[in-house]
Amino acid sequence: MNKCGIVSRRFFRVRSAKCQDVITSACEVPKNFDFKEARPYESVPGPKPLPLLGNSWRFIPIIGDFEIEHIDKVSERLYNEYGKIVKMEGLLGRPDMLFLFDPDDIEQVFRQEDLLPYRPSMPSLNYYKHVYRKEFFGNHGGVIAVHGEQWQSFRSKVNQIMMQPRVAKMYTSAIAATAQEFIDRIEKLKDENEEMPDDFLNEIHKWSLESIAKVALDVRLGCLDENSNPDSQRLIDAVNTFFINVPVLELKIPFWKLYATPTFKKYIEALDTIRNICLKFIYKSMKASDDINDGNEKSVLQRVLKIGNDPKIASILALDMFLVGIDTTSNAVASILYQLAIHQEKQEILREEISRVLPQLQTQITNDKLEDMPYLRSCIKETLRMYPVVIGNGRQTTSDSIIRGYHIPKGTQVIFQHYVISNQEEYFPRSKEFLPERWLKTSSFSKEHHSFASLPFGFGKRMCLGKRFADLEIQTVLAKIFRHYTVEYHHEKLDYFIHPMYTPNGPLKLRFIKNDN
Ligand code: HEM
Repeated sequence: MNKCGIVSRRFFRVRSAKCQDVITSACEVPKNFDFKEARPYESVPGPKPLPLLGNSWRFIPIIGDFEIEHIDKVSERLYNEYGKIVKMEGLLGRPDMLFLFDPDDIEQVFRQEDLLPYRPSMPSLNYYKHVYRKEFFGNHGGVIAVHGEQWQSFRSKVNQIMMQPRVAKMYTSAIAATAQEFIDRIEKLKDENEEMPDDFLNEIHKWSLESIAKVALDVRLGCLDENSNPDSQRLIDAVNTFFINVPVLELKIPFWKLYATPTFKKYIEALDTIRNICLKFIYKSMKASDDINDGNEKSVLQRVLKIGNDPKIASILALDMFLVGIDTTSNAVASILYQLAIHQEKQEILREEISRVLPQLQTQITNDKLEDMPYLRSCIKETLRMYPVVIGNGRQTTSDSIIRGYHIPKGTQVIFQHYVISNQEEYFPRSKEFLPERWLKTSSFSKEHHSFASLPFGFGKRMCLGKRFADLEIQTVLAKIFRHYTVEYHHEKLDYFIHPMYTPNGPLKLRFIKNDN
């Protein structure tokens, strides 16, 4: 058996008897596989486009019945109507999308990935980096909305720094200090019923921004203080403006490609502000770190600044971290808090674990202590299985391939339907139940899962660059919260929606009741 395992072999066995005879490697389309044998791309099932309006009309309110905020439901419908491979063509201003609903097929696409995987994402950001502010970014586009050799050159420079567990572990006490500030903030936010205000998610965003700023810029922004400094407030506002406008540009008909719409102007202004403030903070940090002793462990920023002695690289990495490292983490925390609030019996098990590892309220959180909290990690995994904050990921194929017996041409946008897959009985028995135990090696519920059936952080060379920091931030803040509080929810059940992360839809009026000790 080669390193790819047997799942891809199964792919070829089930799809084609002809294939079965010619397997050379589970990772590749067999060399002598005849593309002529494959069914044509045009015959992939999917909703039929109308002349002129294509399939875009389906997203038009009143006449269409596909809602952008409910792509989760749209995806389930497509799967139920057409099966495990679905083509969505005729989307005005956008290429076709090929939806995959089988983890074997997703594994095959990932295993076939070449050195320069291409993730189709954010055309508006691509435009900002490669056209609008080309003179600033030059050859250093960062990693978000950047592809090919430019992506590889940047990722290879920062990969070691960001992905080494040792580097992330250096931040545990700083991240724990920010989590403690968040606890103090929760105390201030409580109303007479000990409930959070309607915009509690916004407060979680502030915690997330504060945490990631420490990693990206070596600063404390003071987002959780009443009086943060003016640059911090401008950065917070710009990040908010970016998040409000990005779904309009990315998910609705892209008029911004024809002219600078008001949304587009606000979006550009926000990106410019984030970029400029990052540079300003970085120059400040450079001055401050002049006297840093070489024997000390260097921070992420200090390590990045050593690359080509170019502060621009650090500011571009910081920009990317702010663009994808805030909403993801904060919505994940919101969703986990909500799930544990509506599953009190699981929260009780978690609290017991945390209280055992952190016997006093003020016991310091260390890496060893986090290691000793497997149920906490299982609660996180289970929430991200049922409600992955990024409901689908994707790749643009870089060569012709055969998927489920269809000839898929090079350049096709393949979208992995993680949300639909990870909520199926076939891959996760009792899939509709919130069962963190399924992830515990020691539990009787525990079972081997298909490794491509739940992939909240992606896979391969382009997998999430901030995973180590996301894990650290989320585990630390949850450990603090459940050590201090029992979290309850006493309102109407919340549905989930895409905004643009997959998150509970409605005021997160959680009640935080102090634990006894
Ligand atoms: C719960 C939190 C998070 C989730 C669920 C998440 C999920 C993801 C996913 C699914 C991808 C695409 C991976 C692929 O294409 O295979 C991704 C990429 C990325 N993430 Fe995260 N992420 C999270 C937090 C963060 C944080 C905190 C940071 C920054 C510190 C970050 C930085 C990035 C970057 C820079 C990429 C692009 C990597 C590349 O294209 O080379 N993420 N993330």
